Amino acid sequence: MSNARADRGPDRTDDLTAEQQYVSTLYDKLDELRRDATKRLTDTLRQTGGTPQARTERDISTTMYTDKLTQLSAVEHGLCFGRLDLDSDEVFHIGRLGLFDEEREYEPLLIDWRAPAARPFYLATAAARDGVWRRRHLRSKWRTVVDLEDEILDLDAGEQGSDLGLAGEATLLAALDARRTGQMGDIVATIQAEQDRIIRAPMNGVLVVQGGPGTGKTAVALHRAAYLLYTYREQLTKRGVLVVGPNSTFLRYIGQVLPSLGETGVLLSTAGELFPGVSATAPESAEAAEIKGRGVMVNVLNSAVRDRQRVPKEPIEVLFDREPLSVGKNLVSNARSRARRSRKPHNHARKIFRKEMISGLTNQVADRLGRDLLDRRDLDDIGAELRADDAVTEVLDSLWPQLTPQQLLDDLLSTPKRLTTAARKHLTDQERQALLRAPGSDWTPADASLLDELAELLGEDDTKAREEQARQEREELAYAQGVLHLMEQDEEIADEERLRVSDVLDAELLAQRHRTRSDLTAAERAAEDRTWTFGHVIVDEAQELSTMAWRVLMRRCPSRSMTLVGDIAQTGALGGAASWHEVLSPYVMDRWQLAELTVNYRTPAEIMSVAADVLAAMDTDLEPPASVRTSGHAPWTRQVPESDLPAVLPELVRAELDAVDGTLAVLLPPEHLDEVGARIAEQVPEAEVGDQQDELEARVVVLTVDQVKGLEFDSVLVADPDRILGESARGLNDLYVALTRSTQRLGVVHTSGVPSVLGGLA
Ligand SMILES: Nc1ncnc2c1ncn2[C@@H]1O[C@H](COP(=O)(O)OP(=O)(O)OP(=O)(O)O)[C@@H](O)[C@H]1O
Repeated sequence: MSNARADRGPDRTDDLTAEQQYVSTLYDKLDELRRDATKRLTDTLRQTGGTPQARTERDISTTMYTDKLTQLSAVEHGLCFGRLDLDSDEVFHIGRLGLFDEEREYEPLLIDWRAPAARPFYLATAAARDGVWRRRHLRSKWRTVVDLEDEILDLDAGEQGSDLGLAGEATLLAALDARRTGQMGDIVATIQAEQDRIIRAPMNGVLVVQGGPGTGKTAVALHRAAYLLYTYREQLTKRGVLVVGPNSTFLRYIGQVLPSLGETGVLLSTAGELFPGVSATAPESAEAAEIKGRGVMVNVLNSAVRDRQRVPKEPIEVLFDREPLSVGKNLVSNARSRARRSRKPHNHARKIFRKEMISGLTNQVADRLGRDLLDRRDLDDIGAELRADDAVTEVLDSLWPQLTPQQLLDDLLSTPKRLTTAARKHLTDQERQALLRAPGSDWTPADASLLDELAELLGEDDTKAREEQARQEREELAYAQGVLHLMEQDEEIADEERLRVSDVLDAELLAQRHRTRSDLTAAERAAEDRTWTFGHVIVDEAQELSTMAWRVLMRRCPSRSMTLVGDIAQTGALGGAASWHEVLSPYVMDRWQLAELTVNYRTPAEIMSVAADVLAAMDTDLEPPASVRTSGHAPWTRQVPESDLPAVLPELVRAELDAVDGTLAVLLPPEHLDEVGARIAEQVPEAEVGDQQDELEARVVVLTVDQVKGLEFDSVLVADPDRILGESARGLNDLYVALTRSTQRLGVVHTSGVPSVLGGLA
């Protein structure tokens, strides 16, 4: 904090010099903190041996100092980006983390952007100054301050900014005009007021953020995660924050934002990745995915589970002690009813079924041997023998098997008879046909929600895992005790050297036993645990999720502390949302808040006016977001016969690359992806096709609309819009998404005239 009024002078160079001096002292402070954290970490790592408790404490310290160092390196760029001058003559510098002067009673040197004191930097206006008379935006390159922008919040000074009420407009536009890199960046320096209100909204309850393309929904969602982790640190570090995105390309695109804000304890995942141990990425038809996402699948799965709890039509004979036992309809039916009445999941209720069956069969054996001759102990022995008998076990397992979600779903989707039995009442013949596939097929994203639902219906049987863990622990303990015992018998036990060796051995083993994986963050533990519940869940492109996927997410967040961001007009999935009310009412009735974002920071006005026609064709009541800027490039069109697309598109891509300084996306209907994509990749060395690990680093990327959700590029080439429109019932939504991905330029390559919905282009 420093004195302000003296800085009010108009000399820009002096101002820059003064700011540079201040910012340099901040970097000195940052370096000092880094040196300190490095030293502490090295000291900790140097220590060895000690008691199990000391080791655990060391693990915790190591994690703490490593996190600290990660956080301190994350804030290197743009450490300080703003300054507030208050009427009280105080000055606050705002930056990516809080820094304090220990020698002056911890006076703040830099205020963390998330702290309450930084709020006016984002919210103060001339009409509501909140004690601020000047807001200054600093632009830096590495550690050098290169520019500054002042806003005098004084009604007499005239209204600042545009009609959209933007803060720090020049700084904002400079950020928006910068060419894209394939990785989303953070926006801490230029968060706008409508975004800030969402980022800092209270954590509890469900907040829906609805906004058109480019309104910063993703950016806001990620900054909200960082804000919540800062404000509710203790609560959220324990339970973690989950951010769900539509596909892995999108997750790679946003992957750097939170680390750049110094936050690493967040699990980023697609809905399909939430079932641990299963990679659910195989493609499937939109129709099959839609059917699997329907709420009625709960009934289908329920029936499929019940179908595995069988009653034999004819008695089954099983030899026990060389005499036949009869496993008849009544016996099984009674046992099944009892087990079902327990309302426990299938694998847990199986124990009840087995108990009832063993008791029934024990009675049969007892009757055969003469019940009067047997006492309680004899009956228990017969029961134990029946339980251990292979033939009996085989019959019982066939009537009520132990099942995993994977087994059951694979069987269900690859056995027409099973699917018909389970789904006859809920799906048509044609729909069932669309679900059938070969046994052992790879899992698709829509399968993941079904597996999760089945895990609930079946219940996990962890008896074996628990027995195994207990056995390991016993072995480790026995080994340690054995080693110590041998040493005690040894004459050399008195030797101090040997004693220390035994100490270390014992400590090692005990430490292993006591290790509760303190080295893992909540996010890492959550990723491995299907039943983990999160402190807060953020869903991006939330309009795309199916009813079944929502059920999974709601199970992961029983507290319903959630932020859901999306745009109903961009819904592409056939089973996606048509309204937020429809999605949320089964879980929270109408107890959710709606916040709207209205300004488009991505798409220039020239392109947005074309996209607005498509939006109007969807629903005349939908308002397009207002673009912050123009690019000066009118969208262009070109007619190319469909059969010539493979030959001509590579040429058009090359021409467009000459015209744009930055990245280019070619958006194709899925049918063209293989052939046209391959030709582009052949002829344009900078191009990558489809959902690759490294496509975002490429200057040109060829994608379908489904794959481009949430992404942005400097130039976009949309090919065969007629096909995109005709492809699904959501064709207009898909075209709207495609058109709004560009930050600068747009080209539309059509095959038989510009579609009427793109009238503005003709
Ligand atoms: N306040 C801001 N300052 C600087 N850049 C911003 C700001 N808000 C948004 N942006 C930028 O605008 C672009 C669009 O933001 P984002 O991707 O979050 O929008 P979106 O609403 O999720 O879009 P869509 O629904 O189309 O995927 C991004 O490049 C983002 O960094």
